[in-house]
Formats: sequence, structure tokens, C-alpha cells
Amino acid sequence: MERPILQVALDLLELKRAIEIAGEAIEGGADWLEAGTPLIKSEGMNAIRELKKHYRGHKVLADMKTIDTGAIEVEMAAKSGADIVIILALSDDDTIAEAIRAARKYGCEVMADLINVPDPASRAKEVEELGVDYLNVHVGIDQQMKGLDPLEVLKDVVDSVSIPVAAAGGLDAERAAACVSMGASIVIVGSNIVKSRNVTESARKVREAIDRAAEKGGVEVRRKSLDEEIRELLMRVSTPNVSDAMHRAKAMDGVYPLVRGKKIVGKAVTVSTMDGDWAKPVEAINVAGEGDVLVIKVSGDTAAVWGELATRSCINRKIAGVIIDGAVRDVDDIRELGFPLFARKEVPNAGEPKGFGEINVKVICGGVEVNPGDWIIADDNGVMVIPKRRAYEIARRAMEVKKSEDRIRGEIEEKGRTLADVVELYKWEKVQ
Ligand SMILES: O=C(CO)[C@H](O)[C@H](O)COP(=O)(O)O
Repeated sequence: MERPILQVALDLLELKRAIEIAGEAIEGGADWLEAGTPLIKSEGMNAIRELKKHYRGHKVLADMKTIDTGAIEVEMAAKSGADIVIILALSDDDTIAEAIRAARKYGCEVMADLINVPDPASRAKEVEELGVDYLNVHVGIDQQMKGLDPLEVLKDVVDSVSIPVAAAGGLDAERAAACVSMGASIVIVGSNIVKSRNVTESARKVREAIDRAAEKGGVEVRRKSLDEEIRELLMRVSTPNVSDAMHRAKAMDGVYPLVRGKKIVGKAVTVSTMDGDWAKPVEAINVAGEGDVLVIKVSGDTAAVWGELATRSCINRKIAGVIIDGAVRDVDDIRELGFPLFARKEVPNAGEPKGFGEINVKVICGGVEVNPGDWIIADDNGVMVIPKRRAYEIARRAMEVKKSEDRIRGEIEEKGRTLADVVELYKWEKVQ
């Protein structure tokens, strides 16, 4: 197998950072540099000019995502130094034909991006016939958040055409290698390289993985279950990351960690009960399974519905943590047990187990609606609730937030910059 091409997608807003990151990626083994669509929208054709000026030995791609006026957009990008212009395979055939004519005239090539195409293998064949030079099997960033995966259709496209096929969409070293094994000649990696704290090292990892895959001609990738993936992702992010991913959604109000430095991630088993009535909260321990989180809404907070013995029972059943919008006691013992408990209030007196309330019903806890099966993530910053139908998407988006922050943190720590400088805060203030 030929040596695969590693294309780094510079999906950034600031040109200065893009140039710097491109250099770091090249050091790690990147071949082609893609001026990502966000960079082009933010900096215009200048992004392509500057990338070409700085890195003459490398092909520069302009991810124009052209859907109309193929000739004009290709001409612009080519004149600015693009070696390859990316257009959308969704475009009308005439737009693609015009883009190709312009590419031939101005000495560049065309890659057709199959993003959002309903039948990628047949469209791939059609655009190959129109004359595009490369195809890109691409799952876009928003689609990745829903769990779509370029590997699902890659093989079909590779088998349908004879031009080189690229793959893109949330690839890391392992998945990039899998794409090569399935016949991709080009792997396009964005956030897993450009947002990483050590760009060179991340690029090197992908480089080595794809080279190994090309030598061996095959690697196995096991896709985890959705719940496994959600749990793993949420374990790696914080509640602020999740809040940012949910457009700065609020945490539960007035519910605090009584045991500091502990993190909870798991699916909610909900409980609704009366002030001091600890029957349903304790019965719910037997309903919950390993890794679940008890979320208990109490009608008042004058008497505890939770204490040490309930906590010990939770530990036996491997429950991930307990969130109580109400009062608890035995907090000193629970701290010693190191069990993650969040509550509104600490009191010494318990109530009576009367059995009012219900298990696994909708509750409003700390002002936030929680339904059975919603995902809970809680840490020293507070308790966030992620509706179950959006759990994978939000976990992925939170991971993207974390990656961006990691990179910015690196620039602040290692390069002595300030946050305002790194993100060009003044430039992005809303124009009044
Ligand atoms: O074109 C893009 C988004 O539309 C990205 O450049 C492409 O998806 C690669 O980035 P990532 O690896 O982060 O998915």
C-alpha cells in the first residue's frame, strides 16, 4: 500500500494560530494543510496565501465547501495559492463541472466532499465521471456529535471509484488507521490534532498509526456501546465543559458536594419523596444498578432522608453517587467513606420511613428537570443534567470544548500569553 497522506484541517478562527499550529503538525508528520472553512470565513483568502507562503513544500487545500458558483470560488482559491479546492458533492452537476473547468485553467485540483449526500457511493461515481480528482467521505462536526461515522460508508465508496478517497470526521489515530485499512489514501484530521495541547505529538501518533496500517494492510476497530462511549467521554470532561457544550446551561441550584473532590457520572434513577420520608430513597438503592446515580427530590429539608447506612448500601451496589434536593445526615461518616454525595442541607435528625412518593418519575431537582435515564455529571462545580436523547451529542461536544481549552491552556502556560490574546477577544466583541 502507498504511504497514506495525512491532511491536517486547520479549523481555527485566528490565522496567527493556524500558521503556528500548521508548523507544529508538519513537525509531527503532516503532509497536506487544509485551510478549514471556519478559518476561510474568518480570514478570507489571506488564510490560503499565508499558509502557502509559510509552507511551500506542502499542498494547501482550501475547504471552500462550495455549493454554487463553482468557477468563481475555485478561481479565487487557486489564485491565492490553493493546490486543491474542496467543493460539495451535493452541488448541482453544473457547479461541479464549472469548478473543474476553473481548476484546470488555474492549475489546481478539486476534491468533492460527500458530506450529507444521501447515497455516497453512487454520487461518488457520478462526480468521478464529472472529473473531480479526489473524494472525501466526510461526517461533519455536528453529525459526529450524533454518532455518525465515516467508516460506515468508506468501504462502499472506495470500492465504487478509482480516484483517491479521503476520509474525515472526528478521526483519531486508531480510526485514521482503520480508514487506511479500508482503502482511504488520505486521512483528514482536525480537532484531534489542532486542538491538542501537543500538536506535534498528536500528529506523530496519527502518522505512525496510518503508516503501520498501510504496512500491515488491516486493523480491527471495535465500536463500543453508546452507553460505554457516553460514560467514557463524560469521565474525561468537567461540568463546566458540559455547561459550555449546552450553551452555558445551568447546574442544579443549591445542591452542593458534601464530599469534595469526587466526580459522579451515570444514568439517573429518580425519586420523589416527602420531607424526612426516607422509604423511597432507600428502596431506590435496590432499583438502581451499577454505575447509576440516585437523584432524589424531597418536598422540604427539615429532616434527613439519607445517612450513613444508606450510603454503605449504595457502595455495596456500586452506585456511582447520590444527588439530593433535600437534607442528609451522618455527613462525617459519609466523608470518611469517600462516597460522592450532593445535597441541599445537613441536619442531625432523620424523618420516618412512611413510603410516600415514587421511584423513576420526572422530578425537578435543584430547579432542573430530571427524567429516569438522563445522564448526570457532578463535580466540585455542581450538578449538570443531560437529557438522555442528547447524551451522546453533548458528551462529544463537551469533549470538543475540553480539547479547545487544553490547547488554549497550553498557549497561556507555555507561551506566556493571556486568554484575551489567544482568542483575540477584542476582535470578536459584538459590533454595536
Ligand atoms: O470540514 C470539517 C468540518 O466540516 C473538518 O475540517 C473535518 O471534519 C475534519 O475535522 P475533525 O477531525 O475535527 O472532524
